[in-house]
Amino acid sequence: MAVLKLKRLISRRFTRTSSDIIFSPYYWNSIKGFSLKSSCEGGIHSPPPPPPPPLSTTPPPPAPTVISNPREGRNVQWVFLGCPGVGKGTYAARLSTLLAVPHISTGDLVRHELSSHGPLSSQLAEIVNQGKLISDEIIIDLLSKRLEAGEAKGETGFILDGFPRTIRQAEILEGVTDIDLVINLKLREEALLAKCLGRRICSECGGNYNVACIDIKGEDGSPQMYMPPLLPPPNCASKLITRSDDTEEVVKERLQVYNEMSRPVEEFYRRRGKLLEFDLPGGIPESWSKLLQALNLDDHDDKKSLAA
Ligand SMILES: Nc1ncnc2c1ncn2[C@@H]1O[C@H](COP(=O)(O)OP(=O)(O)O)[C@@H](O)[C@H]1O
Repeated sequence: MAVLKLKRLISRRFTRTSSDIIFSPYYWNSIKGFSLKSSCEGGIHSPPPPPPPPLSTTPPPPAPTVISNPREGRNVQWVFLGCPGVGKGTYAARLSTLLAVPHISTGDLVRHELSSHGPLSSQLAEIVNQGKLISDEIIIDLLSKRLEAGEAKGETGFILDGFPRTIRQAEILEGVTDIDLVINLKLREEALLAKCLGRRICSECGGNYNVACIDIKGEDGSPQMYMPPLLPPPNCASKLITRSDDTEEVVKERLQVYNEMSRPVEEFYRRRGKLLEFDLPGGIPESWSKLLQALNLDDHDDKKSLAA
């Protein structure tokens, strides 16, 4: 199956609803808990967090089987979860090259929309620069346009980074397509803020670098962690920019928003047996090879060409 159009697939879930209706204000307002009015006026999607799952004696589902080969005539459909600064973009980009599937980052889609100075730009800039989440409606609209464009080019499969970020987004995605695997990247909390503050992007090629040198001493049974800076090549060095939302205040807010809105998404996939937890052991060389092992990709033919 070709890469799925989110609009069309959403309509498949709600069989009697056409995609035009789905993207009409009436449809969105009819979804329980979703208010188009509040999401468009304030631009901030902030429904109350879902109640904690009931206590159960049922054992947790087994670790997911990693399907790294194309199936049903399509490529993999994977999702990356993880706090701001954990490295979702870095590892998703590497895996997308390795598996020849598009890396679709909703954060990049938002930043692209911002830089286009279109009608949504000023509203989005305000939300992003406060560290809040864009409304589900806007983010799904951006994502479905990206998937449609990809489908037109013959893309099959994807690695999603930054979506879903709320239970509602996860429910919609789950209802419209079968996600094979969700990789939950985890990093010690002390490192996350430093990694966001050290992040630099080449304004010309878009390359991601990091000037932070993270060296956390091992204590209380936790091992030492060393992550050297990821410095740019000489031709990018003079073109580095910092994301406007990578300030200390905004990163702290984003971490809080993650805990409130996105942490429940981990549980959503854990319960479905799709969540692969991966604790990053250190910098890219060490982490990349361990991640490939966890994904059963350590024998992949192209692995060597991506050696860190
Ligand atoms: N799925 C989403 N839902 C709502 N807002 C999103 C989503 N993806 C990205 N955004 C917006 O774009 C910003 C940047 O996203 P991203 O680059 O993924 O950041 P992070 O480094 O915090 O993971 C977010 O803080 C949020 O405002």
